[in-house]
Parts: sequence; C-alpha cells; structure tokens
Amino acid sequence: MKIVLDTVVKTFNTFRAVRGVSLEIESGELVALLGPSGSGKTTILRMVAGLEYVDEGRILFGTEDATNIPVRDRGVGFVFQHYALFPHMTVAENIAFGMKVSKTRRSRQEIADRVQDLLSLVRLAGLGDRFPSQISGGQRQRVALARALAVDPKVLLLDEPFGALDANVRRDLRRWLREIHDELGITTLFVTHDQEEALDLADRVVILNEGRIEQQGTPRDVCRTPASPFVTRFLGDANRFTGEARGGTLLVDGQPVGTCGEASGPVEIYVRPADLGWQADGTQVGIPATVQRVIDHPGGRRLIVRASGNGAPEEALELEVPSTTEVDAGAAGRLTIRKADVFPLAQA
Ligand SMILES: Nc1ncnc2c1ncn2[C@@H]1O[C@H](COP(=O)(O)OP(=O)(O)OP(=O)(O)O)[C@@H](O)[C@H]1O
Repeated sequence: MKIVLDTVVKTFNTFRAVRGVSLEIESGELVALLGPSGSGKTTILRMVAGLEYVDEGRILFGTEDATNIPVRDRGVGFVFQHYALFPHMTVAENIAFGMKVSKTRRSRQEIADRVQDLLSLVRLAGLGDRFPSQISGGQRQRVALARALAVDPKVLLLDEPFGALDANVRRDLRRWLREIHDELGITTLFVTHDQEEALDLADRVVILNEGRIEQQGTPRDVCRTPASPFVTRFLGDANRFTGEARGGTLLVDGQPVGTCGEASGPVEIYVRPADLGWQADGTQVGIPATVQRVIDHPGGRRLIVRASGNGAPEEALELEVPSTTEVDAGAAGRLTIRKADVFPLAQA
C-alpha cells in the first residue's frame, strides 16, 4: 500500500509542529523518519495512523484519501517504544488479542494457528505461555511486532521501537526487523532519532528539522551529498572549518587544504574524523595543530587536537588515524582534508 502525504500541516495551539510535509512512501518500502527531538516525527506518524487530526493537507492510502478515515479502519499496525503488552495476558494471548476483537471473524483454531505462525516468524516459538514479565525487553518488542502483524496490516508504523534497549540488542533487532520486512513486504514507516539505526535499516531516510523535511534520499545519497550543514552535522561527527573556495581549491587561513566543486567565496567546511589527515611536524602543508589526547579503540586511534590559525574552530577537533600511527599527546603536526562537505557560509 502506497502512502502519500500532501503538504500536511499540524498545529498544537499556536505551535506549528509539522509545517507542510510532502512525502511518498512506495508500496513495500521501509522509510525512516529521522530527526532530533521535537522535529515532528511522532506527530507525522500519529497522523498517518489516524491518532491525530491533520490541520491542512491530505494523507492518501493508495489512491484513497485517508485523511478522515478513523484509526480502526485504516489497517495500520503499530509498535511503540514502551511495550504496551498486557501484563496479565500470556505472550500468545497478547498476540491473539487483536484478532479476537477484529471485524474479521476467525475461529479459535485459526487464531491459535496464526499465533503459532507469528511466534515462529518472530523467533519466539515455545514462549507463548510466558507472561511479559518473564521475557527480556528485546523479546517483548518482538511480541509487540507479532501482535501488530496479527491483523494483517497494510501499513506498519514503528515509533522508536528499540529505543529502550541496549546497543547490542538494538543492532540485532533492527537487522531482524529488516529481514522480516523483506519477507513480508509491508509498507513500513519507522521513527528514530538514531542516525545509525536509520541508515542501517531503511530504504530511504527522511531527515526532519523543526517540522520540515530537510532532505530525503537513500542512505547513500544523504551520506554522500548532504543537502545542508544541518544534515551533515546530524548524520555524524563532523569538524567545522571556515574558509574560502576559489577556482576549485579550498583555502583555510589562505592555505590550500583540499579541492571542492563549484562553490566560490566564503564557505563552511565540514570534515568527518576519518577524512581529516594527520601529518607529523616537519611538513609546511596543512592546518597547524597540537594533539591533546589519543584515544585507542578496537578500530584504530582517535586524536583530539586543537588547531590554530584563522578558520580553525576554537573547540577541539577529532580525527581517526590507523592504530599503527605513533603519536602522543603534546605532538605538533598539520591537518589535511581528504574529503569535505562544503556549503556557502551563511551571513550572520
Ligand atoms: N499533544 C501535543 N500538544 C502540544 N504540543 C505537542 C503535542 N504533541 C507534540 N507537541 C509538540 O510538537 C513538537 C513535535 O513533537 P513530536 O513528538 O512530533 O517530535 P519528535 O520529533 O517525535 O520528538 P521526540 O524524538 O522527542 O519524540 C514538539 O515541540 C512537541 O512538544
């Protein structure tokens, strides 16, 4: 089922939480709504679900205008961060609940068979008789998904479903969710504020900022060509310099530090830690800097450095070097830029 949001607006009292969002989610697609707290993600999801009225604009399910269809007739399944499992019902009873109250009549046997199928799908076969308090947080979210799937939704809506779980469980569950999605092909809208989760899981990522779409595209698109400084910063650690673009060359403090595309004039330059190079002292090329700290981790070494000269930020910079790089706190050297996202400098 394709979902279309056409210039959707939502205002709470006088506050515009969603400011004219247009978005198409293709049938069978898994789309992540990604943005900082308060950017409007949950409000959009709730409007798609029918839990919140749309003030302006339309929401279409397929070709049908769903704007005024009540929640229970929309055919959506939900999973929220706080597992809303019924504590006094077993896992199997929780999964069966929606089918028992659904308009589609099913026999006892049909319901029991479907519960068993869903338990296997979410890899919890054998746990149907446990109560929610007798299973782990990750298992509870899998039960919540099975319960959402039980009524054959046309659309699946997930709001930070793994938000309360620890990092390793989250990673496992999102890979697992992707597999289930690929198996069932249900159109899925997933809300998260976690970039890694969105990039790992989704076919397409929609980045929101203050109730507007800042950029949408495949994970590859948004990572390779972020549309704005906001997107660059939101997608991951980035060091910011100011400088100038002239004839394809980037200059910081008048020194060439790398190349750039078509930009010309004053620019802001964002460089990921892995794209900033370190040259031990002796070279005259690059931005002068001093190492403040060296942090070893399993993938290499992270240097916390302070740069000097015009265009270098006052705050410390971070860069990644291979674990074989011999460097200690206090060392002086130069920074070079291997790759950068460059934007015209916004005038203050
Ligand atoms: N029922 C409401 N009444 C008044 N303001 C609301 C209501 N629901 C949401 N808001 C406001 O609308 C804005 C967007 O909220 P929303 O929950 O959609 O953001 P979000 O991006 O999902 O944030 P989070 O990641 O923190 O859940 C926020 O400023 C929030 O305070």
